Amino acid sequence: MLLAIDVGNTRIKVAVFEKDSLLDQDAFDKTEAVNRFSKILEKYTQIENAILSRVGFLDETVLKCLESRLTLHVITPDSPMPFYNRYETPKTLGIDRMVLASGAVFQFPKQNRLVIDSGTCITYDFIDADDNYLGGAISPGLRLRYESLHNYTAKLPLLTLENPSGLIGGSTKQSIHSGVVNGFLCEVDGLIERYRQQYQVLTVILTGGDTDFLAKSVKNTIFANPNFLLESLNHLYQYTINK
Ligand SMILES: Nc1ncnc2c1ncn2[C@@H]1O[C@H](COP(=O)(O)OP(=O)(O)OP(=O)(O)O)[C@@H](O)[C@H]1O
Ligand SMILES: CC(C)(CO)[C@@H](O)C(=O)NCCC(=O)O
Ligand SMILES: [K+]
Repeated sequence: MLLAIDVGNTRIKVAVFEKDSLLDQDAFDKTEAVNRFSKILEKYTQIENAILSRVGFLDETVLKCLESRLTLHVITPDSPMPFYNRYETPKTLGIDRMVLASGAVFQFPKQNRLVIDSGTCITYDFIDADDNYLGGAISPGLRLRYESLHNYTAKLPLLTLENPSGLIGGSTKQSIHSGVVNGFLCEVDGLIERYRQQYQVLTVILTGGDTDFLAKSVKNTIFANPNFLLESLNHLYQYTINK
């Protein structure tokens, strides 16, 4: 039994796996980490190993708590990956992006793949049919767009995600929703379209905290799976650590 841990920029997401089956999952704020990890480990006493991918900060006490109870495998830029890394600055590539790319290689072998992770940031990661990881794009996520409009202007209120009533925002609130949400959807649809122009046969995988919202609204056909990163960690563990 394996505990997969994704320390994101905002939240921590975890899943318990028995071979290929996801038995349980949880998502929580970093301040709750020690508490929530203890609960999971009490419930699943058979967990002996954990695999961890970290982009956000994680307190030493949390790491110590995990290490005292199980064998912790932390993914690093030097961990073996199932693709050729052609990024020009491999040392600065986000670990989460590497894990997503490896998941795409394991779950969708030998095809052009674009992984879109819509979380704090939206990341785009492209792996070609010969398993070359070429890079992609980084842009602000939905919540970040709402927050930056509020934080960097004098008059704009902080709103939470809501479907715009239409294209033409007829009030301050509707203008913000239209700009953030319609802009986000046009970005995702537009970028997928541009990748398809370069690579006619393309598999698009969608994941991250905003998966469900996005999957309902994008025009392009995609595989939507909010747990793709956690499942990719499970595959990485099976293929590279527990060989
Ligand atoms: N409980 C929640 N807390 C925060 N964001 C949430 C929550 N539920 C859904 N979301 C949405 O998820 C997005 C954040 O995604 P996610 O939780 O994957 O981010 P994250 O923890 O920072 O991970 P990453 O760093 O991998 O993007 C936000 O844009 C927000 O709209
Ligand atoms: C882009 C984020 C913040 C997304 O979580 C993360 O992947 C990261 O910190 N990346 C480093 C920069 C890069 O990937 O080139
Ligand atoms: K992300």
